[in-house]
Amino acid sequence: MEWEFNEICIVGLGLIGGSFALNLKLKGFPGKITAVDINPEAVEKGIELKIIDKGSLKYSIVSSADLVVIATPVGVYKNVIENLKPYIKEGTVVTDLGSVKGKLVYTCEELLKGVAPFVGGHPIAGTEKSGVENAVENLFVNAKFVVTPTENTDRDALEKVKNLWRNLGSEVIEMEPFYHDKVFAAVSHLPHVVAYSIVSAIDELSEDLKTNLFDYTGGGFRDFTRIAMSDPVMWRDICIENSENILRSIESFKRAIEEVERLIRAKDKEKLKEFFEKAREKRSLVK
Ligand SMILES: NC(=O)c1ccc[n+]([C@@H]2O[C@H](COP(=O)([O-])OP(=O)(O)OC[C@H]3O[C@@H](n4cnc5c(N)ncnc54)[C@H](O)[C@@H]3O)[C@@H](O)[C@H]2O)c1
Ligand SMILES: O=C(O)C(=O)C[C@]1(C(=O)O)C=C[C@@H](O)C=C1
Repeated sequence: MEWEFNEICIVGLGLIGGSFALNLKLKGFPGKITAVDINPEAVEKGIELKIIDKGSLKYSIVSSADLVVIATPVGVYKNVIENLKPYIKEGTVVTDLGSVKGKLVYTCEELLKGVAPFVGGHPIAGTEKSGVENAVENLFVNAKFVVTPTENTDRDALEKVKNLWRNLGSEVIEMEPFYHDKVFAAVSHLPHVVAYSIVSAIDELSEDLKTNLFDYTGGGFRDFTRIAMSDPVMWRDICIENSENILRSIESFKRAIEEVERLIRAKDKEKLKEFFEKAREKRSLVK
């Protein structure tokens, strides 16, 4: 296994940044792992859990890194890059782990122009938890890692980032940044918005019935809404950054639920069964 970086600095040591650091160590990354976070507890925990070698509340810690990995919520990227920029040394590659790419990738490239090459990245793995204390061993093994190169991307930097993720056991795939946002608005962002909305609807129904309906939930509710426990700041930022695609996905979801509504109202047994059969078949094909 070849490691092309000597010191990796993670900006935002939460669940994903922490899991990235933890799994670098598990895979035998021989270099140094550092982190910067605005939350002192994240830095302290990272050191205590031996997930990072050194941490700081100051962005100047990136000055000795040859790979900088942004793992904050996507809404603070611009601010983060402005803060990091004065400390990035020549030859350093900057990448990220955020759930939205599209325009954000071009913004990062622009902000880092003449300073460092930027490679957009997105691990398709996570949990509903937050914070470095919830970092997960082997989280990225056999998971997809999407890189989103543009016409400006430095090919050498891209290959190094791809190789790093292969070392973590991920299946690396390339996607155009705007296409990425359409895809994940459908398969990731829509399910989260719907899960939060289901909980909200049951809460409203609880008030109507003057009963805490959540006392009666079973496996169906739990399976469907685990992701409604995800971090609200992360999901607010994703919804704002990828709003157009998410709104398009919501429109499609509304058409589907209106169809079910229409079939139930019409007591159309045959069509209702067909609707469920078609969805069941699609879902059962997902590995
Ligand atoms: N949670 C998932 O399942 C998942 C999966 C793939 C990608 N992502 C992406 O990874 C990123 C991080 O998500 P997470 O789940 O690890 O969130 P998290 O809340 O666990 O961690 C985010 C960390 O960033 C820190 N932070 C916030 N603003 C900062 C700033 N200005 N400077 C430095 N640190 C700052 C926070 O203090 C926190 O420690 C997000 O962009 C998210 O979209 C998340
Ligand atoms: O398993 C979960 O809890 C997740 O939500 C992970 C998940 C997803 O599959 O939607 C969430 C956001 C990411 O950008 C990538 C992965």
